[in-house]
Amino acid sequence: MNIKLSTTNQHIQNSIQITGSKSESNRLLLLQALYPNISIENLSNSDDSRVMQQALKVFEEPSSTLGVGLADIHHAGTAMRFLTAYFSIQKEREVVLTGSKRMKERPIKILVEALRQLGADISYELNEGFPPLRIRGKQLTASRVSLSADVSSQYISALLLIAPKLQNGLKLELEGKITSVPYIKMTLALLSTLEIETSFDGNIIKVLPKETVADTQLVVESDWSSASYFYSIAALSELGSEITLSSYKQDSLQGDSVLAEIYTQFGVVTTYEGTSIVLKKVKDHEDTTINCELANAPDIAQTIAVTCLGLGMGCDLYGLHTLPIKETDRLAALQTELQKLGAEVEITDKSLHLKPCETIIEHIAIDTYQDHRMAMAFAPLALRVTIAINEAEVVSKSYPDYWKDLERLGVRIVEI
Ligand SMILES: O=C(O)C1=C[C@@H](OP(=O)(O)O)[C@@H](O)[C@H](O)C1
Ligand SMILES: C=C(OP(=O)(O)O)C(=O)O
Repeated sequence: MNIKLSTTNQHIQNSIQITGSKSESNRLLLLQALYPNISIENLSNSDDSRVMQQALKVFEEPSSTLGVGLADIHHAGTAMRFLTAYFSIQKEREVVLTGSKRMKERPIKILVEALRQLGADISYELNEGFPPLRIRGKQLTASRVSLSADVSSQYISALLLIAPKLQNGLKLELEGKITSVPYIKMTLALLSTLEIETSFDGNIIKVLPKETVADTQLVVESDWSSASYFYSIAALSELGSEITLSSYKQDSLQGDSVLAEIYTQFGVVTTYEGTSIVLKKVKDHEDTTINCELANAPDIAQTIAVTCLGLGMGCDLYGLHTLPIKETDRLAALQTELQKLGAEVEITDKSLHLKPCETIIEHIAIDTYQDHRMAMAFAPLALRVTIAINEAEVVSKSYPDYWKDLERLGVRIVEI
C-alpha cells in the first residue's frame, strides 16, 4: 500500500494513546514464559510482540508433536535474539528458529558463541553466523561468559533474561565499547522488579539464580520510540501546538525518553501530567545545526534527521554504528531518501551529516525498505510538503495504528 500525505493546518492539538513499549513487552513475555505467575498490562500491539507471543507457544502446536517446533519471528530482532537464549534452556525440546529474508542477514554469531560457551547446542541451518538456527534445548551448566558488546545489546539482554534460570546464575564479561546501554539497564531493571539480584560494574554483569518469583503484576510504559514521531510533528507544527501522549512516566526505563531533552533544541517542551506527557511547541529553534551522540538511542536517529530537514536545520549524528544491521541499512536508506527530497547528506559507517537545506522537494515518494522507522520518520514532513510513503503497512512492526493516529492529528492520508 502506497499512500500520499498532506496537511492544510499546521496547528496541532490532540491526544494519542500509544501502546506499551515493544522492548519492555518482549522482555516481559519471555520472563512470563519462565515465571508464569507474572501478569502484564498495556502490552505492545506490535507485530514484534505478536510474533514473540506466538513463538513462545510453538510447542503447543500440533506440528511440534513430530519433535521439532518451527518458530518464525519475521522481522523482530528482539524476538530472534531473546528466543535463541530461551529455546537453548528448554530441556528435551528442539526448535528451528527463523525469520524474514532480512532477519537471515542480521548477525547472531556473538550470541550463539556465548550460548555455546555456556553449553548450548545450536547449529546454523543455512549460513554460519546468521538465522535460521536449530536449537536443541538442554540444561546449561556453565555460568561465566565473555562476549563483544559493541555490535548489539540484544545479545546481552538475551543472556541476562535466561540468567536467573541457570543453576548458578550468570557472570558476563563485556568486551569492547558497550552499545545501546539503556537497553541492558532496562533488562536488569525488569529483573530487579522480580526481586532477582543483579549488578553491573564496569564491564561485568552478574545475575543470581532465582527459581520462582512472587505473583507480580506489571504495567508496561508506552513506547518512547513511537512517541518520537509526535515529537517530530510537534517540532514542525505552528507555535502553540500541543500533543498529549499517554501513558508515560518520568523515570522511564527506555533510553529513547532522552527525546524530551533533545527536542528542546527544536522548541518543543515536555511536561509530565499524571501518566501523560504534553509536547508543546513553544518557540522556534535557535541553532542552524545540531550535534547528537546516539549510541544509547539508535532508534531515534531517523526521526531526528528528518525533523532537522523539515526545519531547514543541519545535523551531525554520531554513534550510529549499529544502524547498518537493523531492519535495513538505515544509514544508506536515510541518505538516499533525504537526498531525494533535495538534502545534502554525507554518511560514514557510524555517523550522518546533513547540511541545512532551505527547500524540500514536493511530491517525492519515500521508499521504506521494509523498515517501519523509515515510514514513520518521514511522514511528519507532511506538515511541510505533500509526500508519499511506499509500502506504508511496514509500520505494523512496532506501531500498527500509526496512520490512524496521524489522521487524528489532522494529516490527510489517501491511498495511491
Ligand atoms: O533490546 C532492545 O529492545 C533493543 C535494542 C536496540 O538494539 P541494539 O542493541 O542492537 O542496538 C534497539 O535498536 C532495538 O530496537 C531494541
Ligand atoms: C531495531 C529495531 O528493532 P529490532 O532490532 O528488534 O528488530 C527497531 O525497532 O528499530
